[in-house]
Amino acid sequence: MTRTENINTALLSPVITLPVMEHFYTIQGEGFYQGHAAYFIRLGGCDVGCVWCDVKESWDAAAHPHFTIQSLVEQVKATPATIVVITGGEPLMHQLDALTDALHAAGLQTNIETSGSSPLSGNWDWLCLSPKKFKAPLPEVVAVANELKVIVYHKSDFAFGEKFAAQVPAGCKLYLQPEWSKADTMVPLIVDYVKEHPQWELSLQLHKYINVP
Ligand SMILES: C[S@@+](CC[C@H](N)C(=O)[O-])C[C@H]1O[C@@H](n2cnc3c(N)ncnc32)[C@H](O)[C@@H]1O
Ligand SMILES: Nc1nc2[nH]cc(C(=O)O)c2c(=O)[nH]1
Ligand code: SF4
Ligand SMILES: [Mg+2]
Repeated sequence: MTRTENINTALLSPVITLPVMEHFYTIQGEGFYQGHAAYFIRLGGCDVGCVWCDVKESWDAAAHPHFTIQSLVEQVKATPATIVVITGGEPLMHQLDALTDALHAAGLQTNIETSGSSPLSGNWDWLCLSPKKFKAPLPEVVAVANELKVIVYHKSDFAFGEKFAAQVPAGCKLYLQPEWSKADTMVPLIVDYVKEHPQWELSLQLHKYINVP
């Protein structure tokens, strides 16, 4: 190959990087995959602004270092993980096609945690939609949800959840998860609600009870 061909190839395939706040191998604490080993990649940047967000340090994308997709895949491959969870921040603020292609090429399962409020990108084996009042999910994301996880901060959140339960695909799993600081008062309401509406399940943030990341 000539020197010119080398330069052109480099120009045509720019190295893609993403801002990463943290990445860690742990137990999925929430929802359908609760209890399963999973490698989490937390991307920086969120424009939703949930008042009760438990990871506000993620919001400013510029505060987090960029990692190449190749280096992220290598970090995952250094563990026995088979499931990778892309979270944030709001991961769909980034174009994620190249990331999920690279994870799939490495034989890994791609899961995402998203508010659905930015355009859909990436190819997902499992999409967990957690809709927010602060910035509504887009119909294109609601349409492909495998799991709907509604955070219950106030009793009005049951009706908010039902609005999206009517829009997700048939077979989508339905979870009610107490907002962490309100768990003592919201868990009894969720238990009563689930008993009356057994299509819903309770999701607790298991990792916070057992003190793992
Ligand atoms: C930090 S968010 C990141 C992914 C995406 N921005 C989203 O909100 O789905 C990950 C999950 O944690 C949930 N979550 C955030 N703060 C919480 C809190 N204080 N109590 C319970 N769940 C919370 C979100 O609803 C979401 O399901
Ligand atoms: N163990 C564990 N499970 C999780 N499930 C969703 C999380 C998230 O922040 O997206 C999360 C997290 O931060 N830790
Ligand atoms: S959308 Fe997710 S990351 Fe963004 S503020 Fe809400 S809970 Fe936090
Ligand atoms: Mg979390």
